[in-house]
Amino acid sequence: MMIEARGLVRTFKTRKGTVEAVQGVDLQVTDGEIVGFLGPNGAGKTTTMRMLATLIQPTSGSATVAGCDLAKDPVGVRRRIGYVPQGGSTLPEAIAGDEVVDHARLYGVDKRKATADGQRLFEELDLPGLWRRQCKTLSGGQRRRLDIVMGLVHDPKLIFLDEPTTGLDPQARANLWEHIRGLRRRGATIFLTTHYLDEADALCDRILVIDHGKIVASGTPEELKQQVSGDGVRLRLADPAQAPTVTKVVEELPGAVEVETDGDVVGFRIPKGGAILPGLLRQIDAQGIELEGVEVHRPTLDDVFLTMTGRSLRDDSDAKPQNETEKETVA
Ligand SMILES: Nc1ncnc2c1ncn2[C@@H]1O[C@H](COP(=O)(O)OP(=O)(O)OP(=O)(O)O)[C@@H](O)[C@H]1O
Repeated sequence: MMIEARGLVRTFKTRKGTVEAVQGVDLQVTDGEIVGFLGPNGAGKTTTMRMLATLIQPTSGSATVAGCDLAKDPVGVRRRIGYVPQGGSTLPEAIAGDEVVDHARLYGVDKRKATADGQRLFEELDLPGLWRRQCKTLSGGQRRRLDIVMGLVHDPKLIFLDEPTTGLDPQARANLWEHIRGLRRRGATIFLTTHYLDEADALCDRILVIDHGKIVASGTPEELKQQVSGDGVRLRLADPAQAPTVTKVVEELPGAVEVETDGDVVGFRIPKGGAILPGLLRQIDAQGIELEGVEVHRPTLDDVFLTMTGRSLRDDSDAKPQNETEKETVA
């Protein structure tokens, strides 16, 4: 087991009172997994990660990280991990390549190897020609990728990435995902936080969802999506006046839930939405009702979050719009 945490709690005393940032988190991460830590702003992701990376001490609880006890051997933990914080850790005036080499040398990597590995990472993360550049002259996305090089250059077996793709354009995100998958292929374990459901879905073997300092769901992306009651179906009617008739037909379908009408659209959830459609469409047609369109959505992780917490992850002010959900369009 690469991470095993039991009952992690962290409170902060502020002038306004006590903030219970993390309220008893148990988590396990197996060797070679990519685990995504998902949750809205202020849920406790960074605080949990900083505890596991030895940067702050838990108020209570215990953990073993990369084979070392967090409380008894924090130096052992630190030596075995890479940690890429949200804001990065490079100095604005420093030269990018020097920062990378110095960082690796702190971990005992010799200068020649640090330079060779750092330059290889610069190529892989699409930073060619920037080795001698001052950090402050890099673009936001380039600086983010430099942060990630710093977290990887000493070849840690466990890598913590705090919102690694925030601020990257779609191509750089996709490139980084590929790189993260490559790290796993080489045996590394990755624990990352993200606001992005599509990222967690595409990249992670397992997802932990945290809200208000507590884990509210965990599982593979598929398992989590199965906890939502079925696929979403939307029927768009040619004539909104016929919505009550269609609603009645839908309500009689076994397993249909959350039946809602909005103007000319009747929406509902049902297991195996694609399979019930042909019969439903025949029934509607037999009543002489014309449809303009039909959509079936597979449940998304946002649906999961909504089901677990009653709130949408997308309510976050700085969350970016989600990519298209898997969608089939019939008719
Ligand atoms: N040093 C601190 N002092 C006081 N409160 C803090 C401190 N660090 C975090 N908090 C509070 O703890 C809670 C959890 O914060 P945390 O940064 O862990 O959330 P997060 O899930 O990482 O959020 P985000 O997605 O915005 O990064 C928040 O209410 C935050 O304001």
